[in-house]
Amino acid sequence: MGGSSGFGPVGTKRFSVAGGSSGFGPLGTKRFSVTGGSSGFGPLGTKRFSAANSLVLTALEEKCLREALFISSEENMDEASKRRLTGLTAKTTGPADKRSRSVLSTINGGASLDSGAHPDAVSTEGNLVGFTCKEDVERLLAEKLRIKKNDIKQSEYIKKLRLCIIWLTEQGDSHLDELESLKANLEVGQKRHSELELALNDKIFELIALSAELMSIQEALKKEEADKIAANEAYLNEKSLRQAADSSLAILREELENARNEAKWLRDELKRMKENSKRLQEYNTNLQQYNSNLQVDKAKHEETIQKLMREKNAMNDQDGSLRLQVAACQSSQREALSQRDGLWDQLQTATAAHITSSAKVESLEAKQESLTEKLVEVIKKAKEFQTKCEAQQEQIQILNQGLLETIAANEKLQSQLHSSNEQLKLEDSSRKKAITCFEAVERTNRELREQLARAEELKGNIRVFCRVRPFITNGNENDGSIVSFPTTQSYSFTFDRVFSLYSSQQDVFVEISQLVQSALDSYKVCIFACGQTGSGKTYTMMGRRSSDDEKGMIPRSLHQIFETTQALTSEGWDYSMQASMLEIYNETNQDLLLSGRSGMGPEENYSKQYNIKHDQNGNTIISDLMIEDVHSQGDVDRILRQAEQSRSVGRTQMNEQSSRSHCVFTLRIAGINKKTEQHVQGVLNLIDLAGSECLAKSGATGDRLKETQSINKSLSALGDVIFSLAKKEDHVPFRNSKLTCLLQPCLSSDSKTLMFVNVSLEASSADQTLCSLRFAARVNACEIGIPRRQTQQTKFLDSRPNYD
Ligand SMILES: Nc1ncnc2c1ncn2[C@@H]1O[C@H](COP(=O)(O)OP(=O)(O)OP(=O)(O)O)[C@@H](O)[C@H]1O
Repeated sequence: MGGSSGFGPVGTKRFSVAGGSSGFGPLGTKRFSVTGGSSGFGPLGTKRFSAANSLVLTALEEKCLREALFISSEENMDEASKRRLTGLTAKTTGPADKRSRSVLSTINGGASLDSGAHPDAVSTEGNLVGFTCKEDVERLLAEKLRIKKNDIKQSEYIKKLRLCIIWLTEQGDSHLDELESLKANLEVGQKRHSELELALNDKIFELIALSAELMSIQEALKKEEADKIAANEAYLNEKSLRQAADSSLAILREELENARNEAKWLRDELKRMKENSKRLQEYNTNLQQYNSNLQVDKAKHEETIQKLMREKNAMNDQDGSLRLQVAACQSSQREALSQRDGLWDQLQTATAAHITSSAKVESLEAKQESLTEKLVEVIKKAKEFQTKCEAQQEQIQILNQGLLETIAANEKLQSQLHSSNEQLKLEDSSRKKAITCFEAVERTNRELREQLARAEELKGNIRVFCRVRPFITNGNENDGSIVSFPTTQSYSFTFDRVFSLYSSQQDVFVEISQLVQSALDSYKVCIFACGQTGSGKTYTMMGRRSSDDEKGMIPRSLHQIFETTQALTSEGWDYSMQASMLEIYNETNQDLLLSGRSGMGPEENYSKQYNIKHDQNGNTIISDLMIEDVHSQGDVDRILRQAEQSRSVGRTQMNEQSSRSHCVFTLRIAGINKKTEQHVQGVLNLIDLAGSECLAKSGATGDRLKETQSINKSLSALGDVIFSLAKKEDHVPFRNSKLTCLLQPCLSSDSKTLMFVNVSLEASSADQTLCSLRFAARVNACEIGIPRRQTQQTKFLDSRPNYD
């Protein structure tokens, strides 16, 4: 098929083969698009080539047309064709494809090239070579020159020209396609351009922001530079000041040096002067010596003169020579005197000069001192300044360090704070949980306390405490919680409290102190001790007065009451107390306070009745019984001592000093609160009962037997009353004994009663101990009522009960 030269048939296939190395390759979008680049924005050279190529094609096309028309006009060109050619040649504007198509249409006798019929027709004519490049067309045009008129080759040439025109038309079409693709590329390019413009705008804004930032940085830089300059200036100022200080220091040093030199010179001068003066003084001394010698000589001479005068008389002829000698002596004396005067003047002058130089030296020394002081001051200041500078620098460093540390600490604190907050949250939640838990526990506690209080109330108003007297048997120590008996049987008893033989008086008192306190809260309180003789009743109630630790319940209770009443004074309470001490001996009442009085014997006591009565308020009134106002612990001690001395005691088999009577100590308490207008009235009965005894074992006879019987009777009467109260019987046999009669208000429902049952561990006392424990257990099981407070809110008139 067609190569790079000749005219082959016009076809797509052929063009594609012919394309490639030459500038007029096959016209396909593909080839151009590859060259132009996929983006439509190919290299500028390519675009230029496309445009130039298009222009070349247009010029060639025109030339071909001209050639074709020229040949046709020579042969058979009609007028109309000529006109069209003229119009075509005159026209330089308008699309080339349209122009070529109209010309081609004319050449082909009006048939349009677009119809597609001519390529086939041309190809069937044969021997035609296709156009592949510009050179082919040029060659064709050059061929014309060699063709002569009416040559047979002319028609062939025209055909070639036609083919050329077709090729050129196709070229034009491809150029149009290229143009369109270029337009599309241009649009894409414009779009891209606008995008780029937007991006550019963004960049510009960024740039503006950056420039603003740059400006602020520059300003900061300027400020920093200004600061730096100011710091530099300050530094320079400081430097110049320092230099000035240094130079003034140097000047002062120089001045000091000069002053020192001057002072040295003056000192030397002074020394020299002093030496001179010394020499002059020596000289003066010598002169004086000489003078005195002269005086002596003078005296001698005068003596001699006189001698000579005397001799003159004797020797008249030697008179002239002697006169001469005298005159010579006198002249030498005068000379010596004048010499002495001159030396004296010299001495005066030297002394004056010495004084002047001394003053000068002193002033110079003072100046030197002041200069030295100034110098020292300047040096000191310079040092201070330097120290200050160093300190400031150190401080700056420390501050910087501190700042860094603070920042680090701050960060640490922040993290700690964070963790603390977390911890706090956790703790808060656990605290809430704990509070809830605690509230629940509190609730339970309160309920339990209420239950306990209810149970206590239900239990009644009598308590029983058991106390075991210490005793060591067969080397085996038993704390008393188990009472052993020489029997095979064992017994079990339950009491509100059991005190072992190791319990101290204080241990026991701790348990009853609340009860004692109740007397101040308007309760009637009764504490009594019962049990076998020698089991420790008196020890428990009275104790041993000789030892503070062994004081019993009565002194301890009274001590507490006095302390409390004094403490309550600040709350407006005013208490008055009265004490009485009654002894029931052989069913007879005795006033222990009366019998203890001086001049009062037991017969006085027996003459009195001491009838026991109770008023409507439950107050006990005992006729003739002494009631003493007590204001202090001292009053109470005195009363107790007195009662102790008056009490009826005797010796029993169990106890060397057995109390053979019941001793009732009563303290009546009346209190008023002036602030709240409240008044209270309480009674505290502290009773040491006589010891029970087994008649069979006691071996008592006579009065002692009567005593024992009386004691046992009254104790059994006490038991009867308690059991009767417990059974809530209509009749309670209070009147069966003096003791129960006395204790009636305390054993009734509105009082608080505590019974100590004292027991001993001795085997010989086993029966009695068992008896006491059984009695106490029965009492412990009794309910005799619920205590009530005796308070009133009415106006207080007289809080003291009427005991008359
Ligand atoms: N807990 C105790 N600690 C030390 N000594 C005690 C104790 N109890 C009693 N005693 C001593 O035992 C002896 C008898 O005690 P106390 O006189 O108190 O017995 P009592 O029960 O009062 O006898 P009575 O009924 O015969 O008067 C006394 O010497 C007492 O000091």
